[in-house]
Amino acid sequence: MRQIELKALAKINLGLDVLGRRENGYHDVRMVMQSIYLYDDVKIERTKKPGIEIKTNLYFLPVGENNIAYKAAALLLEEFRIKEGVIITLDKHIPVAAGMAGGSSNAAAVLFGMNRIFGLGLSQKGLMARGIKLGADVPYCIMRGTVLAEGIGEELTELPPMPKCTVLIAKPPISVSTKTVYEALDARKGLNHPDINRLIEGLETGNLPYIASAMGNVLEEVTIPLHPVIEEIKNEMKTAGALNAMMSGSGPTVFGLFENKTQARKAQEKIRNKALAKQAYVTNIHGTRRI
Ligand SMILES: C[C@](O)(CO)[C@H](O)COP(=O)(O)OP(=O)(O)OC[C@H]1O[C@@H](n2ccc(N)nc2=O)[C@H](O)[C@@H]1O
Ligand SMILES: Nc1ncnc2c1ncn2[C@@H]1O[C@H](COP(=O)(O)OP(=O)(O)OP(=O)(O)O)[C@@H](O)[C@H]1O
Repeated sequence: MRQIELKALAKINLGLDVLGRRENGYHDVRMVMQSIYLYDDVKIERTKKPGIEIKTNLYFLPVGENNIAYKAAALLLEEFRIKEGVIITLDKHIPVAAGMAGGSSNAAAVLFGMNRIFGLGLSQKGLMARGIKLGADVPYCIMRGTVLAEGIGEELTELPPMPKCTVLIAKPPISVSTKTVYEALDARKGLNHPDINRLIEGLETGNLPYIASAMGNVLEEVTIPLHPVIEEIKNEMKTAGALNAMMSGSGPTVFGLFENKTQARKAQEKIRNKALAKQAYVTNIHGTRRI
């Protein structure tokens, strides 16, 4: 096989709780992750010429070793002493630095794809063990679907699938550093922790309104006071009929869950018209785990 084309899916966090901080600065988390049908197209071509070439439609992304897709390719080329090279084309649609694991899912696709085209024989577990070296969200991006993530995000347990619904994504035009958000959380007292067990109960019974009511993200307590537009977007979505709306990951992207697609489209239009977020997309829960 000389080349492979993959869809690198974005994620949302239906629930995100932080339990504590480790010596190395990373945090123990308890999160419910969900893939959505918003993706980057990732093409990997095997070349006789050694080296890694990254091509992307976004001029502002690094194309050298600072691109996480480059790091993923370098890791496998080195470990398996591969003498050939790769050209990786990233056609990006997932908002960048958004809390949607855009980079992590590109890295996951590169690990998965190179394992195939070079016949490395790695299992999913083997790919995930390499993924965690690149970032906390990468193992999940290899697994996909509805998943409980613990540890620093790499201890993964499959959950019953999220019931189908419409998802509205809106990313306000601000950048948030994941590291800064986690660090700022350490200084906070009296945090309002979400009830992740309740969320899991909702998934077990397949009750969408119950799931929506149990959503919660402790990182909102840091990011929203810094960027009140996040709260404004949440309110627009709820007013328009969302079952619930919440920030994903460390932000600033907000997602809303809707039973009614027309309501989601109306909210999208309003959010765009009010210039709260230009990047606003109506999409769905992604039902399969296939990468
Ligand atoms: C916010 C989430 O996206 C939720 O899914 C993840 O927890 C973050 O995952 P990620 O961006 O893949 O994280 P990494 O690239 O590994 O780490 C970025 C930074 O976030 C902080 N970080 C990340 C994960 C974690 N469990 N604890 C942390 O404190 C660390 O300061 C780290 O330097
Ligand atoms: N392939 C890539 N796609 C997107 N960003 C990348 C990529 N490689 C490196 N980056 C850099 O990584 C930073 C974070 O981007 P990314 O979109 O992965 O963040 P994120 O959505 O917050 O991810 P997460 O939810 O995993 O924290 C950006 O500033 C970007 O310059």
